[in-house]
Amino acid sequence: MTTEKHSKIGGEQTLTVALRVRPMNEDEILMSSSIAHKVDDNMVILLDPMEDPDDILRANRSREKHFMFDYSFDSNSTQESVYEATTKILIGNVINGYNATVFAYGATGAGKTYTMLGMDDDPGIMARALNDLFLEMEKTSEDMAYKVTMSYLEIYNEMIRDLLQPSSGILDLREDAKGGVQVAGLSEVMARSTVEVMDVLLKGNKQRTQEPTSANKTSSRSHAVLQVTVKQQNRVRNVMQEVRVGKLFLVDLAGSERAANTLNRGKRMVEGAHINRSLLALGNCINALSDKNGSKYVNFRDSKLTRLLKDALWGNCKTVMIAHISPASAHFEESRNTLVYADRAKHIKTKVRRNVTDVSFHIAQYTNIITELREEIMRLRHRLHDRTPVKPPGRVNIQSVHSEVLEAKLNADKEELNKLKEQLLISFADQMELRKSLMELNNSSMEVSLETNRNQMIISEWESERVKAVQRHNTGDNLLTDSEKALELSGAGSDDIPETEEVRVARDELKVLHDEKHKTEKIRTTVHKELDLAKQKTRKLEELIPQKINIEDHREILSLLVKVHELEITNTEVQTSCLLRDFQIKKKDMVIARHRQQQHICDQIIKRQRRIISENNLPCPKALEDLLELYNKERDERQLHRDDSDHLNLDQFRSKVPSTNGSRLNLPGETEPLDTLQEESEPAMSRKNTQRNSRSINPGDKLFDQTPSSAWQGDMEEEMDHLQLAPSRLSQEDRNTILSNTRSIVALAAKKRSKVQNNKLNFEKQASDHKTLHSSSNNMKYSGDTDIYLSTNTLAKHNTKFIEAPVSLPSLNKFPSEDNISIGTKLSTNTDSTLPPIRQEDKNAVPRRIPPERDLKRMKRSRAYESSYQYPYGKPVPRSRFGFENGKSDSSIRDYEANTPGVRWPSRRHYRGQGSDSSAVSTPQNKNRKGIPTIPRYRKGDITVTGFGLPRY
Ligand SMILES: Nc1ncnc2c1ncn2[C@@H]1O[C@H](COP(=O)(O)OP(=O)(O)OP(=O)(O)O)[C@@H](O)[C@H]1O
Repeated sequence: MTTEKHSKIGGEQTLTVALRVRPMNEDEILMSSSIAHKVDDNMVILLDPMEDPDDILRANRSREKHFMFDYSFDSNSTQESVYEATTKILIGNVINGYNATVFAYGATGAGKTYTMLGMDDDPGIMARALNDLFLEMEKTSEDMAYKVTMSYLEIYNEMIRDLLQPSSGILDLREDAKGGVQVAGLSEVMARSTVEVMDVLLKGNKQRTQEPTSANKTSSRSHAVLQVTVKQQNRVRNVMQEVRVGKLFLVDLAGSERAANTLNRGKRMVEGAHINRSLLALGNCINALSDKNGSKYVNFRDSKLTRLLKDALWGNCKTVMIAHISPASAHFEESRNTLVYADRAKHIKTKVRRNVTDVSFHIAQYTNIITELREEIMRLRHRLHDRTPVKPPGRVNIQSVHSEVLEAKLNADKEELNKLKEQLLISFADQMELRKSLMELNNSSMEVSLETNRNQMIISEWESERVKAVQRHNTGDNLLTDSEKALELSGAGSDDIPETEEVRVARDELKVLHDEKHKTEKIRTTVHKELDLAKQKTRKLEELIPQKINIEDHREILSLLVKVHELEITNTEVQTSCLLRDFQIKKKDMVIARHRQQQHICDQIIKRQRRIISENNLPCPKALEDLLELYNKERDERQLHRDDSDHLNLDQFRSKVPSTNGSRLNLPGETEPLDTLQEESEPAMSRKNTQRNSRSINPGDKLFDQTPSSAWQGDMEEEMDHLQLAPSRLSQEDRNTILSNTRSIVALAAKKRSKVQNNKLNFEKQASDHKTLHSSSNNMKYSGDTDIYLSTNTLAKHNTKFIEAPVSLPSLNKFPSEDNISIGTKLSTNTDSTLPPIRQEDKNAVPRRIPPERDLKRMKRSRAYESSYQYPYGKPVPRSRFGFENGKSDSSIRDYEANTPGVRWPSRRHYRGQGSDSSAVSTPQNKNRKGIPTIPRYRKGDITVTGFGLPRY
């Protein structure tokens, strides 16, 4: 019966209402029960989940609500069956000039879009209807001429947008003279085939506002209206020509939603409010239209949706409403509302009539008609002649059409992808090129800066030398360094000292570097600007990706491309920062070089001042002496520290900072470029300091001609070399121990020497008193002084012997190496076997490296005395006398002891250094138990140091 009613066209028609119950989704299956069931093709029942079946008071009330519709569908119904039952029948009517509307109604997520649009592999009503439309037209195309146009719009937040031409903006609704509603400015696209129609449809859907909500991941946030207009005309022109215009409206409404349930906020909530308002207006219209008395006022003006659907609900239109519900108990309220509205809509009546226009022609137009008719005859004759078999109108498979459309879409997407990819690659390449140029510019400006520094240093060094030379000229100082002499020779002393070639070149280079710097800056600004533009261009292209590319894989390709580019940028940034670090290191080296240069100058000043003080016998305040001592100490320690850290730190640094160009990083004192740099930045100093190795210090640059510690250090290094022990392998602590021990030795020696001088004076006196002693130098008698402590006299004698002894000491000008310290020790113990160990009290004597002024004077006097002294006891005993050098030792000692009454040779234990205080003396040759060379530990009072002079002031 319903099919009959549905197929009947023309006259008063009631709305055809179908209900579709979608299948439950996974969440609903887990959380809810099914409450909507299709009973038969027309009946649906809805259970109220809230009503308690055990409630006695409501025992007579049924929990079930029955609803009757023209058609009912459930989860087993296919897209095709829904289409065939609800829409297919309308297609013929539309071709014949009737208006028809199919609209999907229901709560959000109930399945409206699924029914209207469907899926790629299972198209919905829209695609199927359009396909059938063309198939139907094909059937009568021999006699009839058709013109199909399409428009597609959406009502989003009460604004009308053209989905086929989104650039048109917001469109207005207008009413024509006959009360018909028109959308002003809506584009109409001609379609000649199903493929074209589908293409237009896909294009429009892409523009439709669809957002994920808590209720539906692909929620349509707008009402979409697809309008297809079919104009039909007989191919054979008559004087009275009939033109039929049928319109098919396919409407996918947005779903009503309960704000409390959807949890939508912000933009989604505003959209929801608009959707609900327009659906409420539709509901009101349905209410009014379904009133049995027909007395209610129907307000179509409440929303744009109702104004658009006015004809569909009330006017000349065959209308089908497909209501959708979810069977889940969680959506009971929404489903019940939909069912109630759908039930009311059944009573809405429309008056359907054919839209025909009769065109009567004037005589003037007959000639044209005749010409057209002749043309038509010719066309038909040609067809007959060619015997071209006319393709029988067959049924085209909607799925193959759809896949054809999809393929076309894929190809179009591929084309876009290639275009965009090419543009992106060009833009990336441009950007990288600019970044590289920028890096090169940075590099060259760093080079310029370093070169500028270097040249400035050459000039400033020369300036300071010039000032010194001028001053010296004025004061008549002749103690000049080579370069200073060169300056002197070249006319120093006057203000117009000619510049050296090096300085001239430096000045010229500075000018060129200055220009270079400005040029580089200018280019850098330009490159920066270009880079900004390139970045903008790339950004715009990246923004185009989601707009132009629809296929996920293609988007992925482009986003990977972008990522690669970003990684390349990061790489260049890392390279730039490495370069910058290199530069900073070089700059710091420059600063260090400058400091060294300054220190060198300070040393020169101090050295000369000392010379002036000593030569003129000027009194030097103690505070100044102390300061000098402190200065020396600091200087020595710094030198030691630098030796160590030069190697350690730079090795560590090299391992941390990667080289930017793959080559070894330039490290000062180690690799060529920084050596060169250092040499360049320290021209005066470095060139002088090229002895032995980079750590050695030229004696000419020393504060004193022979500073004990540094001279000793030189020897120490020699010693180490001899032992094949690299000095750098000593730890800092060991070095400090050696240094402090050496100082103690030096200080102790100074003290003892001064003591010796005093004793000498006493001894002189004694010598004159005891002439007998002078005559028997081989038979030394020590006046029974056999206690274990040294008397003043014996100590004096002992020391005098060593001071003047012509033994093969390493060198008097040389400072003690460990070896000559030990030699000295041996001598002190061996040569004068009668001497007991040095007084214990001496150990506690506080050593003074720099003797006070009065000591200095006394020492001078002593030196004068020493040189005139005639060895009162004869020549000192030769070193080899006791065979210590060749290992004869014990028996010789015993013989000697026996022959020399009262004389006891210090026990071997002492000599070997095993237990007594003197045992602490060891040499680098001595090794500890593990065979590792020990660091000598000297203690105050252990030894008598000989073989070196006091520092000369
Ligand atoms: N008959 C059906 N068979 C299988 N899946 C369906 C069916 N109906 C709906 N669905 C699925 O349910 C989900 C919601 O459907 P759809 O988007 O069509 O709802 P809607 O009513 O259009 O929602 P909204 O109003 O929020 O746009 C989709 O994932 C859809 O694939």
